[in-house]
Amino acid sequence: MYSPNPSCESQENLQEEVICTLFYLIPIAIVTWFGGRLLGIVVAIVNALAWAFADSSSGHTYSHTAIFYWNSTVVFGIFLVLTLLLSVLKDALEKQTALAFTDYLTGALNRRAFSDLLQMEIDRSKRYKHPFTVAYIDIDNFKQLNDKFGHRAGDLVLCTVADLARTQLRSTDLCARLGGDEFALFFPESGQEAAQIITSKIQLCLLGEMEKNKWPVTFSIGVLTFIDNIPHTVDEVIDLSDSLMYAVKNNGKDAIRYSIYTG
Ligand SMILES: Nc1nc2c(ncn2[C@@H]2O[C@H](COP(=O)(O)OP(=O)(O)OP(=O)(O)O)[C@@H](O)[C@H]2O)c(=O)[nH]1
Repeated sequence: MYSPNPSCESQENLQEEVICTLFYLIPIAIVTWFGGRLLGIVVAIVNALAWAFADSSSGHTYSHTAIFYWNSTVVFGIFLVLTLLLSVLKDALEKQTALAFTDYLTGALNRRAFSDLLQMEIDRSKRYKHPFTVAYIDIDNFKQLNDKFGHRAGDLVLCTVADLARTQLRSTDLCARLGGDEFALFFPESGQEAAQIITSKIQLCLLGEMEKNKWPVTFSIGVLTFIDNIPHTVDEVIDLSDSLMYAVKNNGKDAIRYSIYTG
C-alpha cells in the first residue's frame, strides 16, 4: 500500500512556491530593462503585493502572523534588489556602449566610429557618384589657453566646440573629435557651395562663443569636397583634409580654406 512520505510532500510544496516566486521576477526584470528603474520599482511593489495576496489566500498557515509580514517584506526586498541591480547593469552597459563610439569628454564621435561611418559613406559616394565634404577643424593656440586658464577651461572649450558644431549640423552630418584639439565634420551629399554655407556659419558661431567667454583661441579650418576620383580609404580622406587645414595654419591661422579634390 502506498503511504505518502511527508518530507517528500513538503519538498514538492517548497518547489512549487519557489517556482511561483520566480515567475514574479520575470515581469519585474522585463519592465526594469525596457522601461527603466522607476517603472521597475512600481512593478516590484505591485508584484510584492500580489505575492502577499496570493500567499494569504492560498490558506498558507504560519505559526505566527509576524512571519507572513516578514516573508512579504523579504520578497519585496528581493524584488527591489533585482530592480536596482538590473537598472545599474543597464546604465553601465549603455555607458560602455557609448564609450565605444564616442569621445568621453565631448560626446562627439571618436576617431574609430567616425572612420567606420566615413568608410561606408565613401563607398556609397563612389558607387552613386555623389559628392561629400569633410571639414577639418583645429583650435589655434589651444596649448596657451590650457597654460593660462587651466586644463578644465581647455576641456570646457573642447566641449563647447563640439556642442556648437553639433547644433548647426543636420542629423545626417557627422561630428567627431579626432584627438587633442582636432575635430572633423562630415557633410554627405554636399558639394562645395553647401559646405561653405554651413562651415562659415559654424566658424562664426564658434568665434562668437570664444569671444563671449574671453577664450583667446581661433580656428583653422580646411574644407575639402570630394566629387570625382574619391580616394578608397578613410585615412586618405582625413589626411587630405588635414593637409588643407595645415595650409591654413601655416598661413597665419584663424581662417577657412576651401578646395575640391581632383585626384
Ligand atoms: N584641456 C585639454 N587639453 C588637451 C586635451 N587633449 C589634448 N590637449 C592639449 O591640447 C594641446 C594641443 O597642442 P597643439 O597641438 O600644440 O595646439 P595649439 O597650441 O593649438 O597650437 P596650434 O595648433 O599651432 O595653434 C596640448 O597642449 C595638449 O596637452 C584635452 O582633452 N583637454
